[in-house]
Amino acid sequence: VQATGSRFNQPVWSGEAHSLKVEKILFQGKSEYQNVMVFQSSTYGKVLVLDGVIQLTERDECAYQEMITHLPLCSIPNPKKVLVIGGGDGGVIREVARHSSVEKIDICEIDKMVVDVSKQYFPDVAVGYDDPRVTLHIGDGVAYLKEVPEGTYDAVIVDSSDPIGPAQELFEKPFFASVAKALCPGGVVCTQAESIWLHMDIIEDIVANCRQIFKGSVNYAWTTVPTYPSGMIGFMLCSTEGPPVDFKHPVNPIDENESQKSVRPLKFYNSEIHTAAFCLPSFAKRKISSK
Ligand SMILES: NCCCN[C@H]1CC[C@H](N)CC1
Repeated sequence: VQATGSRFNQPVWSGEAHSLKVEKILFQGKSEYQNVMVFQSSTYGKVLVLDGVIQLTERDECAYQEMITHLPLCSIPNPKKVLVIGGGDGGVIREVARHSSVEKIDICEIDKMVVDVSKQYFPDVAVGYDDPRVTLHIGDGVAYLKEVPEGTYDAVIVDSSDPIGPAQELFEKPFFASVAKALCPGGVVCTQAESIWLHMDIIEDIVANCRQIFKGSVNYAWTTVPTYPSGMIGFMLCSTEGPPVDFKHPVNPIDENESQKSVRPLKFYNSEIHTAAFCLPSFAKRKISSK
């Protein structure tokens, strides 16, 4: 499969492609929103593809799901109510459920086919739905947030696909404003924020919008994900006005001994890589100078 990143012929990353060898196609369908495919790869386990773009593979999904979740949740002392926008595969809510302080997990995914396909083909990812604290809302995250009372959540995680297609609105200012309203004072948001190698212009826009809307801290972090374009993906970490949040030094670290003893130990995240995630190469630092 060539992940060319082209939706409706608008290349999200033109001039390059990443290929995985296909052993067998396991599912192909078309939802209301996008083409959905699952295939067995030769070296990365099963792979979920939306409109030709790799969303997750069994082998490296841990890097993305663990980092997008624990970077925000380990940065605040006592997360209780968490909202996930997107993330229909269930990986992020699987990671949120590791935090014993969390009492309520809402997830709003626009495409029910993503949920159903993940439950059928990626049980170790969709296991997140088994947690009794989880409530699944099928619908548009933008509309969902408009109904949320002010200050409802301690953390919001925006696990979106790319800004071409159904997720386009999740990269725009009105959406960030609705997230800020839904967060309590000192609440945090973590959004999928593309690649510094491919999307510096998109990232600069996101940073500028976040700086205007989130009056706490605004930081960019990143991790390696071999099967994402350029082999890495970034995250925007923002906090609202209120108790200061130092994203670079987790106040609520995951108990790594506990994790090692659990049935599903962390595969990627730890406190050192948390801090390291905020270190940027000079070309990016110049453009994303964090507050
Ligand atoms: N829970 C995994 C969702 C995957 N998120 C996105 C997939 C497509 C990538 N280009 C960016 C991240």
